[in-house]
Amino acid sequence: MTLRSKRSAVCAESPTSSCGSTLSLSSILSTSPAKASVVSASSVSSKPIPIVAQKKHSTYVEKGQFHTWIGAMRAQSPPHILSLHSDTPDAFDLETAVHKSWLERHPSALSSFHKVIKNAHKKQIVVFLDYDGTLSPIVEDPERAFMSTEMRATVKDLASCFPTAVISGRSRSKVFDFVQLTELYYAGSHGMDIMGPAKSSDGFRVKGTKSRDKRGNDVVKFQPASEYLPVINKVCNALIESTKSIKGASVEHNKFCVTVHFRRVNEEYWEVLAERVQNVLKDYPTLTLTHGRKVLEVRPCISWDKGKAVEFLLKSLGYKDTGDVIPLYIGDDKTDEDAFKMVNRAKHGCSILVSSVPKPSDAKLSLQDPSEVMEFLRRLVRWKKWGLESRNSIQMGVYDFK
Ligand SMILES: O=P(O)(O)OC[C@H]1O[C@H](O[C@H]2O[C@H](CO)[C@@H](O)[C@H](O)[C@H]2O)[C@H](O)[C@@H](O)[C@@H]1O
Repeated sequence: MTLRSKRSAVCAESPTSSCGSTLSLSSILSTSPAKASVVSASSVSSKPIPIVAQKKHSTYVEKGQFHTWIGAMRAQSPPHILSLHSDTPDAFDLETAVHKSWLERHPSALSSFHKVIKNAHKKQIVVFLDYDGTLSPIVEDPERAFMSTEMRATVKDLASCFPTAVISGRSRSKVFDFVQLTELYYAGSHGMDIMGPAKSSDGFRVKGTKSRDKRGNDVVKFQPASEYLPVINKVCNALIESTKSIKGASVEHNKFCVTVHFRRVNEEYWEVLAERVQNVLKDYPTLTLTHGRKVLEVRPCISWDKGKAVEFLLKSLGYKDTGDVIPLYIGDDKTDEDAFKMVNRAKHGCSILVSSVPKPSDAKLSLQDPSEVMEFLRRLVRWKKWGLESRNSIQMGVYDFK
C-alpha cells in the first residue's frame, strides 16, 4: 500500500464567522439589479434582534497574505474531486484516508437520515437552503447557475410539507428569478434582505415593513443594511472600473453586497485582481471584505449574517422556542457557517454541509453535491407524506429508500 500525497484537496480555512471579519490573515487562513447585475470585466430567544454597526476596520492586507488567500481559494473548489463511494481498492492514498476521517466527523445526511428525523414527528421541521452549490451546481458563469427542473419540483414538494426558505448571497430578486417558487421565503444579500412571514409569536415584534406577497399572505420585508445602499452602489461602480481590464473578472451587484468573481480569471492574475479590490476598499471604511468560492465579497460592517437571518425567519414564523422546532440548514459555502452555528445551538437543529472534499466546517452532517441534496429533500418529503407507521419503519432502518 502506498501513501501518495496528491495536491491536497483539504481546504485550509476554518469555519469562523464570515460577517464583519476583514480579510485578515486569520480570516484568510480560516479560510433590483436582477438580470443585469453581473458586469463583465444563540438559541432562538424572544428578545428583539440587535443590529449593531461594527467598528470600522482597516481592510488593508499585506501583499504576502494574498498568496495564502489564493491558496485557500484554490483548495475550496479543487478540480480533482474524489468520490468516496466508488470502490477503488488500489487507489487508497492519503487523500482517501483524510476524506474518510472527515466523513466520520461529518457523516452523510443520507446514511444518517434516521437520525435527522428521529425527533421530528412531534416537532416542526423548518428548512433553510442556500442556493449556489446547494440547489444549483457551481458553474463558470454566475448568470447561468440554473437549478434543474427536478430540483425545482423537489423544492416545491418540500415547501408543501415544511416552511422552506432560501438564503443566498445573491440579491433576493436574482435568487427568486432562479428559483421561481412563490411558496418559499427568501433572504438575499447573505441574509440582509429578508422577505418572510409576518406571523409574529408572543414576545417577538416582527421588524420591517409589512406587506402582502403574490399569494395574498402577510409578509414582512426586513433590510438591516438599507442605509448602505448608496455606498454599495458606489463601491460596485468603483470595482467595475478598477477590474475591467482583467480578462474574465466580473462584478456582481447583489443589492446589499457586491461579489467580485475570480473563476474565469487566469490564476496568474488572481493576485492582481485581489490587490485591485483591496485598493478600492481602502476608501470605504464602513465596508468589509470576505471570501467565498472563487469570489471576494464586499459587504457592510454590520453584525448580520445568514445565521441571524435564520433566527429572524424562525421567530417571524412563530417559533420562539427551539424545543418545538427542528431548523435544518443546508449550504456549501463559508457564509453558511454562521447559519450552521445558529442551528447547532437549537436543541434539535440539523446542519448539513454540501462538499465533495473535506473542509473544516461546523456542520454536523454532509452531502456531496446538489444531486445528493435533492435525494435528501425527496426523502424528507416522502417521510412527511407517509403515515407514522412508515415513519417508524424508516427510523428502525427497515425501509429501503431507494
Ligand atoms: O449564498 P449562495 O447562494 O451560495 O451565493 C454565494 C455566491 O454564489 C454565486 O457564486 C458562486 O456560484 C457561481 C455560479 O455557480 C460561481 O461561478 C462562483 O464562482 C461561486 O462563488 C454568486 O454568483 C455570488 O453572487 C454569491 O455571493
